[in-house]
Order: sequence, then C-alpha cells, then structure tokens
Amino acid sequence: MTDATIESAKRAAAKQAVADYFDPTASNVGIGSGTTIVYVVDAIKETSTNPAIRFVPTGYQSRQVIIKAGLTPIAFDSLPEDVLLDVAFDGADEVDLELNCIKGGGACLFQEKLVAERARKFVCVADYRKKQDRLLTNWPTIPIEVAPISVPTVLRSLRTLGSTKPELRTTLLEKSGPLKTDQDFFIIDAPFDKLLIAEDVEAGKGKGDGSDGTWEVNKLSAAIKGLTGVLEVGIFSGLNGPDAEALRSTDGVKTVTSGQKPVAVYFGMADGSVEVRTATK
Ligand SMILES: O=C[C@H](O)[C@H](O)[C@H](O)COP(=O)(O)O
Repeated sequence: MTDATIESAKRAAAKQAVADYFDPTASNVGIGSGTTIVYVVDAIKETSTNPAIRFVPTGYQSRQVIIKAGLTPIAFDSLPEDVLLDVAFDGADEVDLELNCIKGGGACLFQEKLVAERARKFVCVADYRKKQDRLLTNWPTIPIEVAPISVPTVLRSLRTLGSTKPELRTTLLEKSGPLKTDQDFFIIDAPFDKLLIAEDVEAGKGKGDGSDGTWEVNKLSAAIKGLTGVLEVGIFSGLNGPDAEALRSTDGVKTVTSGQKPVAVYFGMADGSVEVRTATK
C-alpha cells in the first residue's frame, strides 16, 4: 500500500471519530501524539463552536500540533483536580479484539496514559495496519519508559519475564545515543510472544501469567509496571471506557481507576472505508 493510502485512511478514520465523539460545545479535550492525531485536530478545528475550548497535550509534539492549528493548549497539571476531559483522542500502534492497545511508538506513552485516564471518553484512531486480533501480531515490541539509571536491571528483569531481546531505543542517528522522552527518561522496546486475551486463558490456550511462556495482556502490563525503574508501560488495558466512566461519575476523579482502554477505536481501511471497534464490557 502507498503512503497516500495510509494517510487517507488515517484522515477518514479521524473524521468519523470526531463526528461521532466530539461535542462541538466541549470545553476540555485531550490530544494524543503521533501522525494520526494531526487529522483529528484538523477535524475538531472545523467542528468546534466553543471559542473557550482548551486542549490538553500529551507531550511536546502534541502541543506543537495544537499550537500550529491555532488552538489553545493547557498543561495537564493546570487542570483543576475535579475537572475531567470531555473526551480524549489518540493514535495507537496496535489494537486487539478487547480494545487493548500498544502505544509509545513515538515515546509518548506516559503523558498519554495520564490524559486517557482523565477523560470521560477515550477514543483511538488508527489505520488498518494497527487492527489485529491480538497484541504483538504486527507491532513487534512493548515500549516501556524507564529511569536511565535502571536500564541494565530492567533489561535483565524483562529477559526473566520472557522477553527475548529487549533493547534500549536509540535516536535515528544512533551515535547520538538513547532517545529521551519528554520526562528525560529512556525507552526500552521489549519483544514478547503474541499476547493472550482473557478468553484465551479461559479456553486453556495458556496460563497467561508467564509461568508457561504465555502472557495475558493485563498480567504482562502489571508485571512490567512492577519493576523498579519503570515509569510506565505502553500497554493500555484495564477497565474500558464505559466502566471507567461509570466509576468516575459516581466517585469523582479522586477515585483513580486503571481504565486506559478506549471506548471506541476507528480504523481507516485501505479501501477508504472506516471500521469501528467499540467496547462491549
Ligand atoms: O508514542 C506515540 C503514541 O503512542 C502514538 O499515538 C502511536 O505511536 C501512534 O502513532 P501514529 O498515529 O503515528 O501511528
């Protein structure tokens, strides 16, 4: 497929996601990172009717996208504690049937997770290459943000968890050394075998806890997050949107949930159509 096909797939998915999930009167909107989010911002700009709308970026690149579109960014930590984002949009590197996502291909996973968890509705937009049944099908690794001093021990622990060849991500110009995140941390990319979802474990396809070499998405995420030195894992799983929203609207934002799964993922397909996966539980 050509680059033009991929770009128009992203644009079509973004347009439909914004038409379905962006309320033109919204006040606070989360904007993720990457190349697809640019089309989301374009579509929002055409639709918004609230001149006071503010956009919460998920890092430097995302903030630049907001500013270049002539929109107003607001820092995540400037949001009053009791304010939720009306909606947050983001890209994804791979999405499975349960709507678990791999993110962090552009090294922005930590702030993306903060923003996703703060949104009433979290919506992902991607092209057809990202639509898979299980994570680690086409996308090869889990991005993990780590404190620089912890790199050797985290690499070792990841090998113990079953990752064959975890590697520190370097800049494109390799001689410049490791790539630094917006937090001045490093990224480790860890390959694992294709991840199981809950129904695979129920069907006896593996224990999913690492003991037999298989990992279920949530279990692997928790195991990696538990390693000292890990700031965040590029697996967005846990509660999905509707569950998280219900918890938040009854208990308020101070009840922190682990909900990071989107309520919907919009995939732009190669034939110009858009396919939508929505959360069922
Ligand atoms: O760190 C980067 C983010 O998680 C991106 O949202 C993700 O890599 C998808 O990016 P793109 O829209 O460029 O495929």
